[in-house]
Amino acid sequence: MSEAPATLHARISQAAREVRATCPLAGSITNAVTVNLVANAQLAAGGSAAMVYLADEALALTQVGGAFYVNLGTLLPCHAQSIPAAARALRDLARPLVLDPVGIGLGELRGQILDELRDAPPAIVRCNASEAIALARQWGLLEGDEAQGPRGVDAQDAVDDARAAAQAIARFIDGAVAVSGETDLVASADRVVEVEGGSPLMTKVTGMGCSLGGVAAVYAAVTDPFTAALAAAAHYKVAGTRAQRDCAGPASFQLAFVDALHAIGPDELAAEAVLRERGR
Ligand SMILES: Nc1ncnc2c1ncn2[C@@H]1O[C@H](COP(=O)(O)OP(=O)(O)O)[C@@H](O)[C@H]1O
Ligand SMILES: Cc1ncsc1CCOP(=O)(O)O
Ligand SMILES: [Mg+2]
Repeated sequence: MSEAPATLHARISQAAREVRATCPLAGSITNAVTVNLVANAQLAAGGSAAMVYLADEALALTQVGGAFYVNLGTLLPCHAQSIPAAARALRDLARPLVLDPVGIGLGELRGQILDELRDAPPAIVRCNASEAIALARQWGLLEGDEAQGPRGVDAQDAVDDARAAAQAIARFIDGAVAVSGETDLVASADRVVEVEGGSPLMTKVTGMGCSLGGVAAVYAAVTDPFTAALAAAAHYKVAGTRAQRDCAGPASFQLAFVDALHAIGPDELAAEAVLRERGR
């Protein structure tokens, strides 16, 4: 990992160049609904993908990958072991974990696993606004009623309303939080940046958020958590803006989107990324 350049755009293009040059592996435990899109997006962005369910396979992947992605979307009994085991192994290896707490609040197992991840925390949390607020409450970082959490997997809150939650989580994990929506917000302990672009059609394709987490893990293998979260968010926004021009609806949007992720080079990504610094 080379030293990060000063400007945000330069950091993004350097991260994209490193991904393209090294094809980093980011292993995943992710949900059954969107696993194929996660892997395809990771490959299109320039990385390498491998998905597992079982604890011993997850542990093996944490050893060989540059980063690891955990998404809580469709939990199975084996995840009660495999996810905390992977998180602890990554903590001990000082290798980045990216977490998508999708479906937080549904049932008991998600809550149990998230309690365990409090002690082996991710470097990046990638989520929508409602998930950020619910996670901050669950980890005791924000006042509020835990029972008033998300309904299902889609956001009911505005990204702006999740800003305090995102910053609280970023400080707690000493990493980055990427909250997605019409405008994305990427927070570190001391910085908040908004990322503009994308398409409303991104809400009509399942797995856009999940696959963004997988791509953030690819970037996290080559750069610091904040730059990785920002590069992935910008890559998605630029690809979404482009894909909208070439599609007839959600199905052809998904195809055009993966093509765009692949086609966008590091310089184009930096040139087309629309970023707004909102505080340090
Ligand atoms: N209304 C929108 N306009 C533009 N981009 C959007 C919009 N809603 C979501 N996106 C983009 O879609 C991707 C997934 O975000 P989101 O739908 O919020 O995640 P999730 O599927 O986890 O709820 C992100 O890249 C985000 O920026
Ligand atoms: C529909 C659904 N149900 C459980 S996980 C999942 C996928 C959610 O994907 P995303 O959060 O990326 O839209
Ligand atoms: Mg989601």
